[in-house]
Amino acid sequence: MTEIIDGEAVAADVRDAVSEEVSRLSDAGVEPGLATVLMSDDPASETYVSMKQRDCEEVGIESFHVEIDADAPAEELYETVDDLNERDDVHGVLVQMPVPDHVDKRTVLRRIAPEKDVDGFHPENVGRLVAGDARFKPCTPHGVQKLLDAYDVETEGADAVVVGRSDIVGKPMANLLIQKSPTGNATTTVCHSRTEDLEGKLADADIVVVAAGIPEFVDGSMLKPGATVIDVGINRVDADTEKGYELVGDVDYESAADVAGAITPVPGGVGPMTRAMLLFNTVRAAGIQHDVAVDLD
Ligand SMILES: NC(=O)C1=CN([C@@H]2O[C@H](COP(=O)(O)OP(=O)(O)OC[C@H]3O[C@@H](n4cnc5c(N)ncnc54)[C@H](OP(=O)(O)O)[C@@H]3O)[C@@H](O)[C@H]2O)C=CC1
Ligand SMILES: Nc1nc(=O)c2c([nH]1)NC[C@@H]1CN(c3ccc(C(=O)N[C@@H](CCC(=O)O)C(=O)O)cc3)C=[N+]21
Repeated sequence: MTEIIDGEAVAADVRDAVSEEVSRLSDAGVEPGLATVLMSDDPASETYVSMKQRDCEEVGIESFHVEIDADAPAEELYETVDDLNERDDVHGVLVQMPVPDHVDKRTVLRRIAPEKDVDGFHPENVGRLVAGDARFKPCTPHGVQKLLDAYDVETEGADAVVVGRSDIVGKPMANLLIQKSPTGNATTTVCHSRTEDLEGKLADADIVVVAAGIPEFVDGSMLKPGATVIDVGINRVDADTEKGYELVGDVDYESAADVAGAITPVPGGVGPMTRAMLLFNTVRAAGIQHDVAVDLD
C-alpha cells in the first residue's frame, strides 16, 4: 500500500509546537513578529502571502505586511527592508519571491539582517547551512526533512535524487540530505536541466525530491518501486474549476502513487510544511534576538 504523506497533519503538529513556544516567549515578555513584503501583482504570490498572515494569527505571531508597487523603484524595496531590520517588534523579514526584474534579488537577500532572515537565503545563513551549523534552515527543504522524519523514512545510507538546483529548494535540500546527521547521511544526486540521464538516476533512487517547476514532469514509470516521492512542485494549470485553474505538482500523482512506497500530494503535501517552518523560524529568530531559549528542533 502506498502511504500518502499528509503535509497538512504534520504542519498542524509543527504549528502546535510553535504555539507553545510563542506562549513561553510571551511569558518572557517577547511577542514574536513576522513582516512579509510583497512587490508583485502575481496572484499566486498574493495567495501565499495572505496564507502566511493567517498562519501567524493562528499561532499567535504578530504579522506585518508591506506592499510595494511592482513598478516602484528598487530602492523602495531596499529601504523597506532597512526599516524592518531596525524595528524591535519585527523578528523575521520575508520578501516574497520572485521580485520584479528591475530589482536585484541578490541585493535584497543581502540587505535582510541575517538574524531576521527567516527564509535562510542570506549568504551568511546559506554558509552556515553548508557548514553544518544552520541557524535558519530554508523553509521548504526543512519542511521536507520534517515530513521524512514524521513518516520514518530512513535517509541514512539511502540513495536520494533531488531534481532541481534552485537556491530556495534544490540546493539547500541536497545540503540537508548530505548532512552528517541521522536526518541526513543520504547519498545524494542533484539533477538539473543539463543532466544527461535523469531516468537512469531516478531508477535507482530510494528518495526522490522533485522541484523542477514543470507540471507532472516525473511519472511512475521513472521510479523505483517503493521509493519515497516528495513533490515540491506547485503549478497552476488551466482547468474548468471555480477558480479557473487547478494545482498540480511536478509529479504525475496517479502513475507515481502506483509505484511509490510513499508520496506527497499537491496540494496538501510540501506547501503547508513550507508555511509551518516559516513560523518555526520566526519563533527561533525572536528567541535569538531576545536571548530566550526556544525549544524547537
Ligand atoms: N511547495 C512549496 O512550498 C514550494 C514549491 N515551489 C515549487 O517548486 C517548483 C520549483 O521551484 P524552484 O526551485 O523555485 O524553481 P526554479 O525554476 O528556480 O528551478 C527549477 C530547477 O529545475 C531544473 N529543471 C528544469 N527543467 C529540468 C529538466 N528538464 N530536467 C531536470 N531539471 C530541470 C532547473 O535546472 P537549471 O538550473 O539547469 O535551470 C532548476 O534547477 C515550482 O513548481 C515551484 O512553484 C517552490 C518553492 C516552495
Ligand atoms: N521569500 C520566499 N519564501 C518562500 O518560501 C517562497 C517564496 N518567496 N516564493 C514562492 C515560494 C512558493 N512557496 C509556497 C508556500 C506555500 C505553499 C502552499 O501552502 N501551498 C498549498 C496550496 C496553496 C494554494 O491553494 O494555492 C498546498 O500545497 O497545499 C505553496 C508555495 C513559498 N515560496
